[in-house]
Amino acid sequence: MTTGTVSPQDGQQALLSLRGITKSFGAVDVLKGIDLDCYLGQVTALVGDNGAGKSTLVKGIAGTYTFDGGTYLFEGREVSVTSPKAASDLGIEVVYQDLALCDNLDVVHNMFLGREETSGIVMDETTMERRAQETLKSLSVRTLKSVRTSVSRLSGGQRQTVAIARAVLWNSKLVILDEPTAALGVAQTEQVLNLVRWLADSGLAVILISHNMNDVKQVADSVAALYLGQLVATVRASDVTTGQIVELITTGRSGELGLPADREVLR
Ligand SMILES: Nc1ncnc2c1ncn2[C@@H]1O[C@H](COP(=O)(O)OP(=O)(O)OP(=O)(O)O)[C@@H](O)[C@H]1O
Repeated sequence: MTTGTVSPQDGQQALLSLRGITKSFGAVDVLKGIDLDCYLGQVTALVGDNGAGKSTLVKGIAGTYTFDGGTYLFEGREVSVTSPKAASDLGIEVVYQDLALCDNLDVVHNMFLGREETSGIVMDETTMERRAQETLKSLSVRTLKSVRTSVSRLSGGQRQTVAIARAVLWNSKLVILDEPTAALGVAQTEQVLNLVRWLADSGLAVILISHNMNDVKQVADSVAALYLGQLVATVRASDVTTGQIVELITTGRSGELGLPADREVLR
């Protein structure tokens, strides 16, 4: 068994590299010097107990929050991501748990929500429909009968699929998924996990926030464990058992992995 950290594969440059990231809310230090690397073609599972700092880290990556300190590198360049638009412009999209879909709109309009294609001053329905269909096809999504179906008629798994398709419609490079299977049954979970794997296999970098260790073991390449605002380990998913990930999440260390007991950030 290997210990501690995952090194870059074949000298591949990380798409996203965070170094020494800090964030406080008032007197509370929520992120205490996070180092994280995410690679194209890989699913990085971000795990941690409630309150460990996962959402805060992701919101900082996505420009909803601005980090207080540290370095944010994207494609090897230091960048300043101070708004969601700045993150989108880099190719970073987040699918939050609430999905933010409009029930009264169809799949096409949900996928283009706020970024509608126009021809003059009218919406270009034909182009939007074609692009929506192409994107769903590229994701091998076959469970949607029509892109003109209202999302209110879709199952939980189909809604998740539409939200993910919306995220990849914009030449995304990094897609962040916040608990995508939390509300799903067994079959739909399987479908969504297949889609998550597919995103990475088609060349995107994926960050998957999850409390479900089976999901993590099934689709993740690496596991980044947060404990009380510190990233205590980044390990290859195939190198750890579910029990060891749980130990990292709940205690910030794993004796068997040879991680230090003082919970220092490894790297
Ligand atoms: N806007 C805020 N103001 C003050 N404290 C906050 C704010 N957002 C988060 N926190 C605190 O930061 C800590 C980390 O919260 P965060 O939501 O990032 O954790 P999490 O790992 O995503 O948890 P969960 O799994 O429950 O979603 C918590 O102690 C939380 O109370």
